[in-house]
Amino acid sequence: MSSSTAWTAAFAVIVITAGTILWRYRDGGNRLPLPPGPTRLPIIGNLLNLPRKQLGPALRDMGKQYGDVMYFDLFGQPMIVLNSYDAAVDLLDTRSLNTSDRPRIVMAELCGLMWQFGFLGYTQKWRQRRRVFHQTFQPSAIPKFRPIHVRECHRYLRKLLDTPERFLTLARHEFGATIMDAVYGIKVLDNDDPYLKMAEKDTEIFSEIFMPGRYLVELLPFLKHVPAWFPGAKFKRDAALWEPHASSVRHVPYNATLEAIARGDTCGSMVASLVDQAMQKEERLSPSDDACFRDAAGLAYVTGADTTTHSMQAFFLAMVQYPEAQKKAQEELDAVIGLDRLPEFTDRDSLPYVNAVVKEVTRWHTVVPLGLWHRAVNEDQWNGYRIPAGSIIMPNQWAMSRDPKAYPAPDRFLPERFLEASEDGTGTARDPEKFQFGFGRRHVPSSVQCSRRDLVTDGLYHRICPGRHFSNDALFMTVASLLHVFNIEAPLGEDGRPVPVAPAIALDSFLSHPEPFQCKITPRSDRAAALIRSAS
Ligand code: HEM
Repeated sequence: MSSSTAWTAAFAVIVITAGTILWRYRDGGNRLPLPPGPTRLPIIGNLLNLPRKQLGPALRDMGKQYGDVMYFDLFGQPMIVLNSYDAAVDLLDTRSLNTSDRPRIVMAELCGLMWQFGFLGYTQKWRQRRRVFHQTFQPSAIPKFRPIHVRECHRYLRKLLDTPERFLTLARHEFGATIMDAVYGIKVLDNDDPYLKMAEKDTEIFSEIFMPGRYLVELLPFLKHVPAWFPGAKFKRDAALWEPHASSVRHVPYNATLEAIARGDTCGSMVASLVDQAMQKEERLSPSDDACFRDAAGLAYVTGADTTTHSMQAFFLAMVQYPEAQKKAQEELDAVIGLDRLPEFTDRDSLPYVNAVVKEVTRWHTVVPLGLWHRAVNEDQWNGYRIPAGSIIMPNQWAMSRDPKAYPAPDRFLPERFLEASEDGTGTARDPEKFQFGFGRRHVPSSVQCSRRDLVTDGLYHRICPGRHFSNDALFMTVASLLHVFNIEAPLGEDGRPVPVAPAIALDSFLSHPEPFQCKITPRSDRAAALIRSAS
């Protein structure tokens, strides 16, 4: 490249940047005020005000000055941060028809990941995929996957007996194996499974490109056209590296399932059921159905395996740090289930404390601290403030989990908060499912006649995580089974005394998790060990 070409390219970038910003500032108008936020600088707006580290806590702290709904301007791109549950419900649930769009993720386009419907805007294409996904993972459909949860959980217990130090890797394998079987009917290998390896790579890419503030190209999308050699264009080189991996998880397991179906080997998986329904209806699998099924199935591992694993990692940490909660759960399990068998899904209603442990894990550790961002399609108003069309809306789910009014002593792990009446006498604490799985439930005004079928199947459940019931089943079965047969304790130091375990919590990535830590996992008794070995 000659230096004159580089200068011409640099000049073009500057001119287009200025043009983009001026265009975004057009029509600033004389309307309602914007929500409070830090003072904006010319051109870059609040770019320098946006915290770089520990985003959830830092944005919560800024909210003490500016309020629950804060406005930022990033090169003219409006961004609204929601620090409170009530504001998030108002803007993302009640008005979900307007706010269930997604901001454009340029890196997803560059990496060839736009087949993943989590990135798609509020479009017909998204609706079709969401409906198919919802059909498989809605509450009435997921009991059919319970035998898979139980089998993989028992496999996990057996492996833990032999290699307890691998508790996290094995948990990830358990959830990956469960998803692969439920979605494709594929039984993965214990080690080095090619399907899991492929899916893990895709998950890694998903998390990298969703890292808040990582890529300038998200704020200035025209930069996607600069050549890879251009100074600062590392994003192009990253995208080129990731692109070859982006679609294998969409095609390889799906094609394997089609081949299994052709051999007459059907198994009730998500893909087998969808293909079967399509064949019954139209006697063939149309190209549009085929594409839709590939997309919906391909996203399950990417969105479901690491999220659930991070919750489990938090569970292990909580058990080490709060042995009294572990003891209470074990007493309940002993009384309800006894020592001759492992927990089953039918025990769930008789295990209120274990259920409260699962809820508290979900609250205590926020897996997706800043949610998956939404976008307002049209201009709206909120409490006398203007929400500009096109605003990115970021729910600070971490801040909601630490709201001391909803959760007194929020940093403590206290399952009791879901069993006892709250201080204001309004019942137990707020169910963390209401925010930790995102937003986008539709609140239908009572004047609108709408059947339950419309609500549930017609894509009207907007963006909220459609895998939450499945994940809940996985967590319940694993938590109940682990506590029934194992003790989870702090590791012992050389002096034979327990070593305090207090890992940092990674909060600067799209998915949050405790940094790696060790714990001592031992069977509660010889009888418990025998029970694990005998589990089929
Ligand atoms: C602890 C476990 C999990 C957590 C904390 C979690 C959290 C979330 C969050 C916060 C969102 C964004 C919702 C929004 O836009 O506001 C989301 C979306 C999504 N989740 Fe989950 N999730 C979990 C498990 C799962 C599982 C097991 C699956 C699949 C079986 C799944 C599938 C999805 C999909 C497909 C989306 C995208 C929905 C869309 O854009 O329409 N998730 N999840």
